[in-house]
Amino acid sequence: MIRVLVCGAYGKMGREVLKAVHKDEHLSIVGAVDLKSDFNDVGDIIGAGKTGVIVGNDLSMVINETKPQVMVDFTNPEAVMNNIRIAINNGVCPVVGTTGLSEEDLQEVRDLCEYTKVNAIISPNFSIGAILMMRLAQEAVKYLPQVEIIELHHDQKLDAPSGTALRTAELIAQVRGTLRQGHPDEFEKLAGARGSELAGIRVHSVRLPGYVAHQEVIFGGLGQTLTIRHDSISRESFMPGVTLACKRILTIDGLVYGLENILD
Ligand SMILES: NC(=O)C1=CN([C@@H]2O[C@H](COP(=O)(O)OP(=O)(O)OC[C@H]3O[C@@H](n4cnc5c(N)ncnc54)[C@H](OP(=O)(O)O)[C@@H]3O)[C@@H](O)[C@H]2O)C=CC1
Ligand SMILES: O=C(O)C1=N[C@H](C(=O)O)C[C@H](O)C1
Repeated sequence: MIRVLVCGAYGKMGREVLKAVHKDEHLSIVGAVDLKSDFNDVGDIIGAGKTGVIVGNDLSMVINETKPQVMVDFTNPEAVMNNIRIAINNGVCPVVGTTGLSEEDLQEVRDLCEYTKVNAIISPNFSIGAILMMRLAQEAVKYLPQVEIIELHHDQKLDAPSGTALRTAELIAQVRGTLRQGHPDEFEKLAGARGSELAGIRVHSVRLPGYVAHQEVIFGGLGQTLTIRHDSISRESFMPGVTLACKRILTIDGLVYGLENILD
C-alpha cells in the first residue's frame, strides 16, 4: 500500500481524491490537510464511516505524524509552491494538480527534486480525454496552423486562462512555432475582446455556473473548420490519472510534467 496525504481535502477536487484513494486497493489515505480544518474524520467527508484519519491544518505537522510517501495537492495557486517545498523537504513525493505554476516555479521544483532525490509529478490536467485533445491538436496543427482555444469552466475557478489551455497552446506552439493570424490591422473596440495570447494563439476563457471543465481547440482553413472538444462533465474524470500518478511517482526520476509522460 502506498501511503497518501491529500492537501486541499475539503475542496471540490480534494474530496474526489479522498474517495478515489480510499477505493484504490494499492493506495491508503494516511493524512489530510485543509486550511479550514475542523479536525473531522475523512470518512465523514466522503461518507465512508470513521477511518481514523483526521483532517489537520498544518502540513508539516501532519507529515510528521502520518509519514506519507505521496502528497496529492489540489489547493490554489498561492498555496501550492509552499506545500510542494514542505513535502519535498520532508521526503514526500508531490502529485500536483493545482494550476497557476510559472516556468520559474517548475524550474524550482525540478532543482529541488534533483537536489533531494525526491520525485514529483505535476500535470495541469489529469483526465485522459484532455491529454488526447492536446495530442490530437498537435497533429491537426501540422495541417491547419490557424487555431484558437476556448476554455469553459465553473465560475469558482481562480486562474484564467486555465492550466490546460496554456499547456495546449504551449504544445501547439512546439509544433508550429509562433504564427501571426488574423487581419494585420485588427483592433479591439473593447479591451480583451480577442482574448489572451500565447505564442500567437488566442485563448478565450468563459466562467459560468453549470460548467465543470471544458475546452475547444478550433482550427480554421480554407472553407472549413475543425473543432476538437473535450468535456469533463464530472471531477471523476481526473481520478484515474491522479491514482496512476500516485503509483508511478515512486519509480520515476525527478520531476515529470504532464500526465502524458507517465502513460506509455
Ligand atoms: N490538474 C487537474 O486535472 C485539475 C486541476 N484543478 C486545479 O486544482 C486546484 C483546486 O481546484 P478545486 O478543488 O476546484 O478548488 P477548491 O477551491 O474547491 O479547493 C481548494 C481547497 O484547498 C484549500 N486550501 C487553500 N490553501 C490551502 C493550504 N495552504 N493548505 C491546504 N489546503 C488549502 C481551500 O481552502 P479555502 O477554500 O479555505 O481556501 C479549499 O478547500 C485549482 O488550481 C484547479 O485549477 C482542478 C481540477 C482538475
Ligand atoms: O479549476 C478547474 O476546475 C480545473 N483546472 C485545471 C485547469 O486549470 O486546466 C484542469 C481542469 O480544466 C479543471
